[in-house]
Amino acid sequence: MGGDADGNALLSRRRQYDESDVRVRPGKGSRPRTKDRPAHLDAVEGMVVSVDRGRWGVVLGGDPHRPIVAMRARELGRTPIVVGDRVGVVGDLSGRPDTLARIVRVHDRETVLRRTADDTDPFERIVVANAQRLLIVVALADPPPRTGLVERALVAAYAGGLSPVLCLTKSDLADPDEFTAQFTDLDLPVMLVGRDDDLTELTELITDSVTALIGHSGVGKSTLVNRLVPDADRATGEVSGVGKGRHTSTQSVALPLPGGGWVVDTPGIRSFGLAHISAEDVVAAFSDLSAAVEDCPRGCTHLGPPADPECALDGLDGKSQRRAHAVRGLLAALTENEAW
Ligand SMILES: Nc1nc2c(ncn2[C@@H]2O[C@H](COP(=O)(O)OP(=O)(O)OP(=O)(O)O)[C@@H](O)[C@H]2O)c(=O)[nH]1
Ligand SMILES: [Zn+2]
Repeated sequence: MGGDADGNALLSRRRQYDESDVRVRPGKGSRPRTKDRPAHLDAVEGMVVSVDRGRWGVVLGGDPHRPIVAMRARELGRTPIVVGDRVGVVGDLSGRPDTLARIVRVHDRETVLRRTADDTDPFERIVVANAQRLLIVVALADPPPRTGLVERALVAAYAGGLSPVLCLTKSDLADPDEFTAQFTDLDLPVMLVGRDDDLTELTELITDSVTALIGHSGVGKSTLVNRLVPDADRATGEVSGVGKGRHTSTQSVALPLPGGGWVVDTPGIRSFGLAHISAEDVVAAFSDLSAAVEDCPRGCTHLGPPADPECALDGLDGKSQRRAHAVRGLLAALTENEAW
């Protein structure tokens, strides 16, 4: 269904589901009322793999071999639709050149990697939806690793429900131990993923899931993506054009892994403001800590004395105590802003 480019069929489908069927309140900025939205029972499920100026690249059924280009149905208003979103699409689903389907539904997100331009920017942006993991790509040298950036990425990952993995490139240039020691108490998986390192372990970890990659320019992220997704450059061109014939290198793009699953490259992220994140969001990522903070007084920010003299995190011991200390270190990053 939907693959029928026949004009009449298309027209009748349009008639049936066109946004003009939706009763809207008159006046500027009017939005359809939820109860008046068409049900779109025939919508086909897909995943957003690219976004470019009002056009979304979607793969039907999550199958990289069934790409289409879609617009956002008017009834969705300005609902953000981002890479990784699971959507319902109707209309021309043939995927033929110059065809355009419509996204009529955006499903609830399981995870969100969010950022703001800086810590005071009230507008949060979702970098990628529904990614299970975040690979934080850091070079061990050239450029030297910066703890602050990793901390900020960790905060964003924990708060958004993604499992972070620290991926270290340029392992031929420096020893990782000193840098990684800072993160021991977080139980953060660390992998050496330099040019000459074996990627089997990483590949096994990420196959069949959706994994976002983030990293500062020059760390070797492209080198890594190209090893994970042979032909990544071509794939990027194919999915990021989304029908407009132009590649914008500043947008996130999902690339299919050969063994199944997706990596989402996130180029052009220059800042990683965390304005929208609370201590509670980060603590929630650790089961031992989130259980403990149930005993905190109301309004506790979990930073410990002097701000929070009765924080329950101070009553922990052993491994949880060390973890609480490490998480508080991350929370301190919330109060600073550093360009990514
Ligand atoms: N010594 C060493 N150099 C590497 C390694 N991986 C990548 N490089 C080099 O580091 C430079 C940057 O690599 P890219 O893969 O282009 O880095 P990137 O992070 O994608 O950077 P942008 O393209 O600027 O976003 C290149 O000159 C690579 O050859 C590595 O494991 N060891
Ligand atoms: Zn507390």
